[in-house]
Amino acid sequence: MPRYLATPAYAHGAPHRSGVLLVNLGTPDAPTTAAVRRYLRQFLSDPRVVEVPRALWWLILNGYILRTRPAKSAAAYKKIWTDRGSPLLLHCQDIAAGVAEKLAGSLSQSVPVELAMSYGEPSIASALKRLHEQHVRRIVVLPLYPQYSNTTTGSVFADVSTLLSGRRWVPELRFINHYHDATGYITALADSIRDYRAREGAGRHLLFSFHGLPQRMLLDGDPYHCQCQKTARLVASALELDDSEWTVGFQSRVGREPWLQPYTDELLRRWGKDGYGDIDVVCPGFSADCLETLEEISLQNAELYAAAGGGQLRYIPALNARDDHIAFLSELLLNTMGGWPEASSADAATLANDHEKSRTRARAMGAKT
Ligand SMILES: C=CC1=C(C)c2cc3[nH]c(cc4nc(cc5[nH]c(cc1n2)c(C)c5CCC(=O)O)C(CCC(=O)O)=C4C)c(C)c3C=C
Ligand SMILES: [Fe+2]
Ligand SMILES: [Fe+2]
Repeated sequence: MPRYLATPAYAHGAPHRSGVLLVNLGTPDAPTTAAVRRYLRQFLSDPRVVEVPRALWWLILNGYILRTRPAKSAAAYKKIWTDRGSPLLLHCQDIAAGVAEKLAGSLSQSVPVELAMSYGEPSIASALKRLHEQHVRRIVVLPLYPQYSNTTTGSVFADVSTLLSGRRWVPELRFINHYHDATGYITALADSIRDYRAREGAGRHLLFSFHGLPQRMLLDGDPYHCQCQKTARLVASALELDDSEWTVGFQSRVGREPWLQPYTDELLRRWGKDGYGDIDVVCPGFSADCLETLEEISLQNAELYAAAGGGQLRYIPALNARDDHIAFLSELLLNTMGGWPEASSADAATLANDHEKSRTRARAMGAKT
C-alpha cells in the first residue's frame, strides 16, 4: 500500500489560500571545500544537468571532479562572499521579500511567498512544507530563470511534481515556464543598461553573456539557446543599438565536449587583441548576481580581457531586487494566479462548518476521519 503525506484535518476547514514558490539554482552554505563539495555532489548528480550514463558519470564525478573542483570553486566563492552569505542567496531573499510585499499591496489577503533552491538550502521540500503549513492549496511556481532549459526550469518542474505527487491531497499548481521575451522583463533590462551607461558612460560594445549548455542539448531540442538570442535581440532593439554594437556569448563551460558558442572568454581574447577598448557586459540569463557574474565575469574575465590587450570590462549588475524587476515578477505572478478566487473569511467559515458536519456524519457511520 503506498503511503501519502496526510493532510491535517484542520486543512479541510481552512481557507484555500494561493501561494508562491520562487526557485533558483542554489549555492553552498559556506565558501569552504567541504561545503562546496556537498553542493556540487547534489547539483552534478541531477540527471537533467549532466546527461551522461549514470555508471560512467559516477566514476568521473567521484574519481575526478569532486576531488579537484571543490577547492578551486571554494577559493572563487571566498572572493565574493558577504556578511549575509552567498550573493545568490541574499539577492534571492531580497527578491522574495520584495515580491511578498508587492503582492500584499495588490491583493486583499496576504499571499505566502517562499524561496527555494534546487540544490542546497532552503530546499524545495522544506519550502513546499512551509506553504502547506500556511494552508496553501494553490501554488504558482516561478523558477527564476528567464530562459527555459531542461537543466534548470525542467529540473525544478521534476522536483516539485515528484514532491507533490507524494501527497494525499495534491494542491492546484501553475508552473511558469519562462519569461525571456516578456515586455516587463525586457524593459527592466534595457532600463538597467541605460541607467548604468548614463552613470558610467557607454563602453564601445555591449556583450550579452549567458550561461552555456552542452551544444548537444540544443540539438536535442532544448529551447534555451533560441530564447537567449531572442532576449538579447529584444533588449538591443529597445536600446536602439545597431547590430555592430552588440554580441551574444556563452560562459561557464564545464568539461570537454562543445558547449553553446561563441564562448565569452574567446570573444574577449579576440576583442582584446583587436583593440576594442572599454566594453560593457550584461548577463540577462541570471535574475540575481552570483558566482558566475561576480567572480567569473566581473573578476576573472575582466583580468583576462585586460591581459589580452583590452580596456576595462564593465559588468552591469543583474536585476536583483531592483524595483522594476520586483514589479515585473509580481505582475507575472498575479497574471498567472488570475481566476483563482481569494478565499474570503466567510468562505473559510462555511468550509470549516461543512467539514465539521461531514466529520460528525462520518463518525456516526463508524468511519475514521
Ligand atoms: C555541468 C553542467 C552545468 C550546466 C549544464 C549548467 C547549466 C546552468 N547553470 C545555470 C546557472 C548557474 N550555474 C551556477 C554555477 C555552476 N554551474 C555549474 C555547471 C553547470 N551549469 C557548476 C559546476 C557551477 C558551480 C560553480 C563552479 O564550481 O564553478 C550558478 C551560480 C551558483 C552560485 O552559487 O552563485 C548559477 C546561477 C544556468 C542558468 C544554466 C543553464 C541554462
Ligand atoms: Fe551552472
Ligand atoms: Fe537557437
